[in-house]
Amino acid sequence: MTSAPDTAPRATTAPLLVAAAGGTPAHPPVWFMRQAGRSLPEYRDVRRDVPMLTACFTPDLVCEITMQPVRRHGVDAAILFSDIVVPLVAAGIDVDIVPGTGPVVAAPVRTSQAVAGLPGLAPEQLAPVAEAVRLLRAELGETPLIGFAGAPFTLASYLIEGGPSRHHERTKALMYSDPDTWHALLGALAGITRTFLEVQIAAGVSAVQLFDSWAGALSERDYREFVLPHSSAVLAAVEGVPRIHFGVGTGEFLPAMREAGADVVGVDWRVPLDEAVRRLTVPGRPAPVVQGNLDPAVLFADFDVVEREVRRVVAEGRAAGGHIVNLGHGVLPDTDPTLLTRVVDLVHSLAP
Ligand SMILES: Cc1c2[nH]c(c1CCC(=O)O)Cc1[nH]c(c(CCC(=O)O)c1C)Cc1[nH]c(c(CCC(=O)O)c1C)Cc1[nH]c(c(C)c1CCC(=O)O)C2
Repeated sequence: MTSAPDTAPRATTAPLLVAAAGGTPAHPPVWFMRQAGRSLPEYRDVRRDVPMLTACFTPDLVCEITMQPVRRHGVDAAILFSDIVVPLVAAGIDVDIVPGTGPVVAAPVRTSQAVAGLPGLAPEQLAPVAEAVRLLRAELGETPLIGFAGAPFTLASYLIEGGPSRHHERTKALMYSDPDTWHALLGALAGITRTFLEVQIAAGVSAVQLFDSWAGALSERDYREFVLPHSSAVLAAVEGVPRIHFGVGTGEFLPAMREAGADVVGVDWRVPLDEAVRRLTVPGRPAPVVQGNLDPAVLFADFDVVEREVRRVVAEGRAAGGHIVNLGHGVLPDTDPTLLTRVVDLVHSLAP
């Protein structure tokens, strides 16, 4: 038997949740995108004989891998170990994650017929994900658990291109030449994404992050016309937990990402946080809450550089209504994990 969903009030003194709500936490909260992964030897150990997607559908393994960076670094949040393609796989779409490459789609989706043939996703198909979240709630105590999903645009790019893409040219070609098929595809992906997030929320995650990693390939005008309505539909369906919305290279349209329904806007390293706050400020609305934005490559420099950059990011974040310290994108696989622990300790020693 599975236990009832955790509907008790979340630990509102957790620094991450206080900052997400625009309050002042005891210390600046910090976690890292891709904190569970190849930078950790204990991760490489448990993944040695287990393919990525098998791991994502094995609740005990998901729980163990999600806990590894919490134990090691003392970060202020866990992020569910999973992948943006997990709901596609659960729905029955043939996608694999190829080591060193990323998601690869067996039959790319490029026509209205292919879009019409996409399966839907029922919550029961995500039972192992829900079970992993319940295991984690029991392990984590007061530490928040961040659930996540890929946003419709980023998922569409993988489905249309068939794999990772530098220029997203087939994606944009479909978007420009066949807007009806485009909107049908993004609508279908928004439905799948909603279900993925709803299952995680019902099982007890404390916050969610919508990753629109590749939206920065678009202009603001195209983002607003072709993407924002679908990401809004996803974020509007999220109830009861804070919503973080993140993209890479989206500095030109941060306000649009906030308008999509974000409580916290993720910022990459290209825009200083005080400038991001300036762009996001709307008269008459609460000051924006931001997440970010240490350049992941800075962790390859000498520690005095790392320390200077961490202090700068925390100082620039003070312009915001709240600040969750993070990298500007995921931890790079060759990062020395002992540096991540030192960054956590340094952030915790600073005033919020
Ligand atoms: C674009 C994207 C993907 N997946 C994800 C995104 C959005 C975030 C981002 O922009 O980085 C999201 C994701 N993927 C993974 C997480 C786990 C949680 C975390 O620690 O952040 C999260 C949040 C695990 C993973 N997802 C993947 C790994 C590596 C798999 C391995 O260990 O072999 C991990 C830990 C695989 C994956 N999956 C994807 C890529 C590009 C890759 C890397 C391919 C490679 O370099 O081998 C697609």
